[in-house]
Amino acid sequence: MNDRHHLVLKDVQLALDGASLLTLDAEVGPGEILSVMGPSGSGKSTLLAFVAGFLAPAFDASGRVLLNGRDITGLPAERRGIGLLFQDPLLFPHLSVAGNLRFGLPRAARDRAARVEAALDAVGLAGFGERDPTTLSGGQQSRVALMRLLLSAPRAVLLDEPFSKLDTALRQEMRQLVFGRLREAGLPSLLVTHDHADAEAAGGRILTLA
Ligand SMILES: Nc1ncnc2c1ncn2[C@@H]1O[C@H](COP(=O)(O)OP(=O)(O)OP(=O)(O)O)[C@@H](O)[C@H]1O
Repeated sequence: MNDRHHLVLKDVQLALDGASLLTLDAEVGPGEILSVMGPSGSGKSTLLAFVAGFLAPAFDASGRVLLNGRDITGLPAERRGIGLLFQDPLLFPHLSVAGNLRFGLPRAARDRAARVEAALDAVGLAGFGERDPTTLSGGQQSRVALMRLLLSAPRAVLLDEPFSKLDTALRQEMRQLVFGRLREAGLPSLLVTHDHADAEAAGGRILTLA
């Protein structure tokens, strides 16, 4: 998991009903987390949707998304190699915890069972594999969502208010865990947040949308 990935947003312009929403250029290096901040409606989630490849048709977009030098702007979302982490862990309720983690793993991956076990162990959830995810606490579900994301071996990660549903103590803990893992995996990440403490823990580089 020590690849070094690099995300570039070049001349990105997003508009809605003929009115410009945002214009930006950005570079995010391996293991770097760029916080995206700005008032409600400034386009933070829209920017993530553009980068991920699921921008709503109401928007006009121009500009390029380059991942490791490759222009992925025209690719469908599932072929971009971009992982997502949202406020809600979005675990599949019809799959076990282990089933959710297996879903992250590429089909051709070797040692699937061992990797799922190791992922559970890495976040203090050894023995939880057969549990129904809806019986886990919010923090435990967030950990499973993080490991599912990492097992899918993304080349970049987008986070949209990933900690906003957690209480203060857990938030602190999840920040350390999530940011630590993203850095360790060398993943460039965009973090949408309203919380300056998130941005600070993420390394302090902030892109402010007006
Ligand atoms: N699917 C859509 N169709 C049309 N307009 C949309 C759509 N999604 C968002 N918008 C509009 O685009 C603008 C930017 O919305 P966006 O959700 O990106 O803002 P945000 O900065 O993420 O806000 P918040 O902090 O409240 O989540 C807003 O004016 C919003 O109403």
